[in-house]
Amino acid sequence: MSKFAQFKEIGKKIVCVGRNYREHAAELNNPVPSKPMLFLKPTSAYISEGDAIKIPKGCTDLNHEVELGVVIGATAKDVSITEAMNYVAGYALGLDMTARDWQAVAKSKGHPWSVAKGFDTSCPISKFVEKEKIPDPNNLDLWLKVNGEMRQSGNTKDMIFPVEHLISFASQCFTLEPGDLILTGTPAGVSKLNSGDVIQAGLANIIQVQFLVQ
Ligand SMILES: O=C([O-])CC(=O)C(=O)O
Ligand SMILES: [Mg+2]
Repeated sequence: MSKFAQFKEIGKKIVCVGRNYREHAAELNNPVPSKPMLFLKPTSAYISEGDAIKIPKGCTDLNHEVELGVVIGATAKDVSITEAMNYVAGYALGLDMTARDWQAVAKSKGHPWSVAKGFDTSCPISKFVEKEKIPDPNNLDLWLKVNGEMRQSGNTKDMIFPVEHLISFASQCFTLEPGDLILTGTPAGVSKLNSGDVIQAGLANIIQVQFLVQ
């Protein structure tokens, strides 16, 4: 199983899961999906600590979404739920930055979310976290503060579809390759960001990140 020292070696496709927490689906008045809802971000979306999150030109409602990222370690195609964890190299904290105003327009027109979710700097990511450091990814606190104030505080036990299920399902849609990242969805508490805001986020006390919004 390959290991990844940091995100530049992760650096592969970003498979995102939407509406995987009931309270977050409810806060945006969205229905709860009956199977995982997937979308993709381009690899140009990645940034790491030290890089700023840039509000894309014309966006008036940039939101944070803290998420557990699962880093794939071996090629996975049509894998079962029971074997899914064998394909995990480790984890990362990821922020699914979202231009909520653009996403609302796309939703109303039935258009794809690519631009609202995939702009440059829309995937800030932590350093790689070794698999052994998170023995149970389905029971992990995740939190996010803006300017020191707690905005998101959740636990992955509240995911509608647990990690094994997401890997199995995603592997039926796309061949998962070493270095791919699955962002597993955000808990409730998403909110608007302004230029100058400082985001701090963490996976329990295992890993923490800080990003400036520009
Ligand atoms: O934009 C959304 O709310 C869908 C999503 O990414 C999530 O639930 O994490
Ligand atoms: Mg998300």
